[in-house]
Amino acid sequence: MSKLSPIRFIINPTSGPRNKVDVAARINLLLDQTKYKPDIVYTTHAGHAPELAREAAEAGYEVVVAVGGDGTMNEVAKGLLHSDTALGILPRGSGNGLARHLQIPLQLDKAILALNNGVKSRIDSGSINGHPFFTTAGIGFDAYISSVFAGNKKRGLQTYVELILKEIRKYKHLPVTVTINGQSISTDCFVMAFANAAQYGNNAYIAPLADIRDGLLDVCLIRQLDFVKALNLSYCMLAKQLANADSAEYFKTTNVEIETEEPMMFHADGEFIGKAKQFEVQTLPLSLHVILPST
Ligand SMILES: Nc1ncnc2c1ncn2[C@@H]1O[C@H](COP(=O)(O)OP(=O)(O)OP(=O)(O)O)[C@@H](O)[C@H]1O
Repeated sequence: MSKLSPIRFIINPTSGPRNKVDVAARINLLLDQTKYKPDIVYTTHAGHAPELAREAAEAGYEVVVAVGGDGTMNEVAKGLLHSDTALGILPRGSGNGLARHLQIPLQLDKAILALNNGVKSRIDSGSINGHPFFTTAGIGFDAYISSVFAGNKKRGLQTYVELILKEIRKYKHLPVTVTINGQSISTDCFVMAFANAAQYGNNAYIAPLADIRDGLLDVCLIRQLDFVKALNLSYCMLAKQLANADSAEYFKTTNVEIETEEPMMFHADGEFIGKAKQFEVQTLPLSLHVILPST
């Protein structure tokens, strides 16, 4: 008999749709247990998942599966960075940016079945002031929204869109100095997004050309925003198109340095981190193993 591969599922019990299904029961029913030996654990608090993931990587688990949204995926992946253990994803969030980019099924049963014939691959990650990210990080308005969203009891796409529409008129761009590809630019900054994956989640493409294995970050700089530009940007993000140069500028790079006069908010994978006046953003090529559905 061939040796079973140890696989750990880390479930964030606070994420996912309100009509809770018993995820552990679905895993026990659908996972190929002639291939995998599963172990299912639950987080008890924010910041618990990296510990559970690191512990599994150190114990030689083949795969650790994040069960939750992009916040949970970020925490699990953080614990697996630079190890040989691969990240699997059962998407249970409202945005699911990484799962969508990697074409992992969004439906729970299909995502579990996809693990059975999954193939191992590697992807890049990014880091913003030492905080790892796997989909996008950013400074400015997107980080501000992540901070407001974090304090909001209601989750989901509708709440997110309502928040953006409410806050967008109030938020003001700030002056920054950006060093990118050997060039220094002094500019206003409404949003500067650093994309490892192409989308924020919900198929909102902030960087349609981003390739998660090219060793590069796709940077999208939106200097200022008015009503017309906001319309153009929203359309382009949903249509997976680059916005016109008046609205946004795009760069591919390995690293970016930013200095600001006033502290600016920043996020990693949609999780608000804090404020800073200096930022160092870089890519870590092929630093994470992942399990992808076989095609
Ligand atoms: N047991 C727990 N109790 C409270 N918070 C937790 C727990 N486990 C994880 N978290 C935190 O929950 C946060 C949100 O998780 P996640 O993004 O996966 O779910 P979500 O908010 O439902 O999804 P989305 O962001 O797509 O709406 C993460 O920042 C994580 O640190």
